[in-house]
Amino acid sequence: MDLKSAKASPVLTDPSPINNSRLGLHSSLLPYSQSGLSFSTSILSIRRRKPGKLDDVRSNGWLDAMKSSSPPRKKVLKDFTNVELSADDGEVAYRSWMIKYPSALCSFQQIMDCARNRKIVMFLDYDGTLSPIVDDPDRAFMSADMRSAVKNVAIYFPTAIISGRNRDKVFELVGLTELYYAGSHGMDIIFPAKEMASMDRLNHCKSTDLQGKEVNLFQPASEFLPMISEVFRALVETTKGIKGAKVENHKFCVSIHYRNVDENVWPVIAQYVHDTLKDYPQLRLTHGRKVLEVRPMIDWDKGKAVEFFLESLGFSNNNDVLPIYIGDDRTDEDAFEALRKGNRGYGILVSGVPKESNAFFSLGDTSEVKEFLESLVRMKQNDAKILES
Ligand SMILES: O=P(O)(O)OC[C@H]1O[C@H](O[C@H]2O[C@H](CO)[C@@H](O)[C@H](O)[C@H]2O)[C@H](O)[C@@H](O)[C@@H]1O
Repeated sequence: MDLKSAKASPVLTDPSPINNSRLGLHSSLLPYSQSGLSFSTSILSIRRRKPGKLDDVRSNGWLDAMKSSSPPRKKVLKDFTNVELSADDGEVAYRSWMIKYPSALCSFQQIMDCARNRKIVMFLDYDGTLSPIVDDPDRAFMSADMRSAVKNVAIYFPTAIISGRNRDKVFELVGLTELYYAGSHGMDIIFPAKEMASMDRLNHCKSTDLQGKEVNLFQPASEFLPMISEVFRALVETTKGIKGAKVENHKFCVSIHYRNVDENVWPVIAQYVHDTLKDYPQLRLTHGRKVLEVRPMIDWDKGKAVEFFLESLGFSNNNDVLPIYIGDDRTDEDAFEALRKGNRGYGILVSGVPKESNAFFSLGDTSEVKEFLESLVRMKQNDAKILES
């Protein structure tokens, strides 16, 4: 595995940054133009203001991205071909899409053939992968069956959850101590100190987990903590008059949900976020499923988190490992891409509608994810029985 880019993460280098000294970042490590900009300490008071020109979010593509995020299954499939399709045409389009992204269930044997003599490492996203998408993010619970499937998978394979959510929140929702966890799209990683194969990281710090075990925390965006809290408060304030809007603080990123906001008001919510970001040039916006996500402009994402876990588990440059990542969202594409590069492993996209992806395989919904995980466990149990007999 090429961890050069991971090693050149914001926190690992730069003894003498110029413009980003408060962040400890060298400007070359920031993927977007940062020159002349510094941490916006002056924005201490939270301003409530009218949104700027709504044309901003129309012309920068945000609105289109918002409209195309999370399309319901088997509705008119406009985004896929740019032609309005009927539901039947939609089925045809879905089936032809599945030729490119075959079902991981139907391709199970093929995946297992590839895993022969290799150790599978499982990576799982949370929302839309382990729990179905629901209107209220606080009620996105996983089923008891899914929890048991994940728990069983973790008995046989190292398993990590990589979520956009706050790490504590995703741990609370999953509730399994057998797993590794990363929150804030991989910017908040907790790893048992005893198991850490590689300590070659400047920016991990020691801590203890809720069970009192010694852990290492890897938080490449730690310097952004005050800025993210400030932006969270600003966005709560500016969007508080918008019915259905919800802002979540995930520690190193902020989510602004518009799933329950009237579609006519989406330009307003987008413009508020756009206006706020103008004051914070070190932050960037990404799109999720009916959610706008504000995060630090650092070279770190779910793909980097996957590489971090593999290295920490002692599996870097190891051809005997087959990482599999299951996710449903645009932010999971970074992880799919990391695995696709150099044929490291397989990305599996959870989607009921055709979507372009860096994944190799697909699963239709969370129940198929459960089935896939159960199949992995069954396969291991059968192998064990054969060895015993
Ligand atoms: O990386 P993930 O674990 O998939 O987290 C991504 C976002 O998931 C949550 O929002 C999404 O799921 C909600 C519950 O089903 C749904 O209401 C929302 O519309 C989805 O975007 C979470 O609330 C976000 O903060 C995460 O970034």
